Amino acid sequence: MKTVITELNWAKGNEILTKVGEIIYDPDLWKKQDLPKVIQDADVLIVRNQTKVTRLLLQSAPGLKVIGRLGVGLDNIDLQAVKDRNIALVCAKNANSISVAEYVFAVMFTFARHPAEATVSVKQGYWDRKRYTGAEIYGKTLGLIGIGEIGTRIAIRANAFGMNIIGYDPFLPPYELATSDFGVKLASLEEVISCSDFISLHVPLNKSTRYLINKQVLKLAKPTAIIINSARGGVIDEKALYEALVSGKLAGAALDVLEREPPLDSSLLELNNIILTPHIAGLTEESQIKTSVMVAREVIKVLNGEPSSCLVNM
Ligand SMILES: NC(=O)c1ccc[n+]([C@@H]2O[C@H](COP(=O)([O-])OP(=O)(O)OC[C@H]3O[C@@H](n4cnc5c(N)ncnc54)[C@H](O)[C@@H]3O)[C@@H](O)[C@H]2O)c1
Ligand SMILES: O=C(O)CC[C@@H](O)C(=O)O
Repeated sequence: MKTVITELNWAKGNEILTKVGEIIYDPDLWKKQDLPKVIQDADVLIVRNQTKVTRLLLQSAPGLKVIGRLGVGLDNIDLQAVKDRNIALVCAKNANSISVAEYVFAVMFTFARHPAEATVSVKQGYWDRKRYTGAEIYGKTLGLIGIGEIGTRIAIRANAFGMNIIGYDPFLPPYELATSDFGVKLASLEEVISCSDFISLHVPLNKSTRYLINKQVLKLAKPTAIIINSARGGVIDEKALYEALVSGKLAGAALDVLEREPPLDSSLLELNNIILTPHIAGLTEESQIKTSVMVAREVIKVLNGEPSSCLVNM
């Protein structure tokens, strides 16, 4: 069995795969021209979010049986092409959800208390306690757009902080929510945007969510609201977001994901009321060990004809 891993992976997963066959591991392969050549005799292809798994790329791997996704977002994979070829697709369901949830709290607290900015001012010789008077997140309203694996984990933690939680997710199976179990009051997109102090996005990027947060939607937000996007860049219209942040229609934004990564010359880079991180919300040592082991084990299960709970239904 030959496995090709085209992006960064943690050693534990690679060790498991090495025991059952040959592995080619090159964290930069996703951007190399010889990618199609390297995968031509592969049985398994393991990717993260940078490898573009197109129909054309799949044509260069006629014997491909399984694709493993070291994460959960599938927007870099042509799902129809995978289905047409009858290739199995497994993802690391849940493995980074806690990390993303904790990232959301990290940025909420940063906006509420400004610890990094205050540190800079103390290092510069200031002791400006009045300027760094913060705000509590207790009693504030958190609006979740998408209440899946990540959204529910955020809700559980937000409850512990005494936040009010509202959420929009039109695709939840009715039995599942009981969102009251997680303290989430379901509402329309418009209600969630207009009532929230913090708005956090947790939807996949697809046709229904591209530019879900656009100029019209942003108009509804409180001028004091903070928007957090750790889902995918294309879910927010960045031009509309820039205008809202510059004109004071929105107080701030934290973006872990952008339409173009890295953003290079984006006007968002000029703003002070923004936190920008390089797609690291789900990237912790714990989540990545879990991810690499989960994908390796599940790929092997699929190859052995055993059932896998990480198989993507297509
Ligand atoms: N920044 C990171 O490091 C990072 C890490 C993990 C996941 N993600 C992104 O977060 C997304 C969500 O992850 P998850 O594990 O919670 O996925 P999930 O599938 O468990 O949950 C997604 C939820 O979004 C809902 N949804 C789908 N379309 C919607 C719409 N139009 N409006 C409102 N809700 C909608 C679904 O019903 C589902 O409940 C992933 O698809 C991925 O793109 C980013
Ligand atoms: O592939 C990555 O490293 C990012 C992971 C994250 O965006 C996901 O969709 O799980």
